[in-house]
Amino acid sequence: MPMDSKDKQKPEFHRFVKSFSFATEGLIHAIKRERNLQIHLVISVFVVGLSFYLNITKMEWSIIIILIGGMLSLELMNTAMERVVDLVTKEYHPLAKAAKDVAAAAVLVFALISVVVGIIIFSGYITSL
Ligand SMILES: Nc1ncnc2c1ncn2[C@@H]1O[C@H](COP(=O)(O)OP(=O)(O)OP(=O)(O)O)[C@@H](O)[C@H]1O
Repeated sequence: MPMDSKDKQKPEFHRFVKSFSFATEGLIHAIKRERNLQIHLVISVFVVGLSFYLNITKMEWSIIIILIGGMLSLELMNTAMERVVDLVTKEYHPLAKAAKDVAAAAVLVFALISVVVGIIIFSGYITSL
């Protein structure tokens, strides 16, 4: 039976939906097991609530959303790095330590920058309350 253009697109779309569901599985796995990610999610909810309360501008919302998304994405990459290192070795290894510590440092750098930007955005609103 000849395939029309809709049929050809089907496997592509199926693969797209599947990869989306694998990504969702990864997200659920990390949220269930990673305490730091849970803490970041709670802080994110608080920041979004504060942003609504203070009625921040569209530009400020954009920055806050990029920071929250970046922070959560980095946490997920850090979790992935931890899993790969644990898969490679259960023994103490200086390279395993370096890999985990550098990944954690990436999260720390972004978290510190997010705090500084958060202070810049919110301090003006809070002092004028
Ligand atoms: N195989 C290893 N060899 C050497 N050092 C390791 C190894 N596994 C972990 N470490 C060290 O211990 C620290 C904590 O490791 P762990 O796997 O508990 O990660 P974590 O950052 O505590 O993760 P979580 O966010 O899940 O609590 C790492 O940052 C690293 O310095």
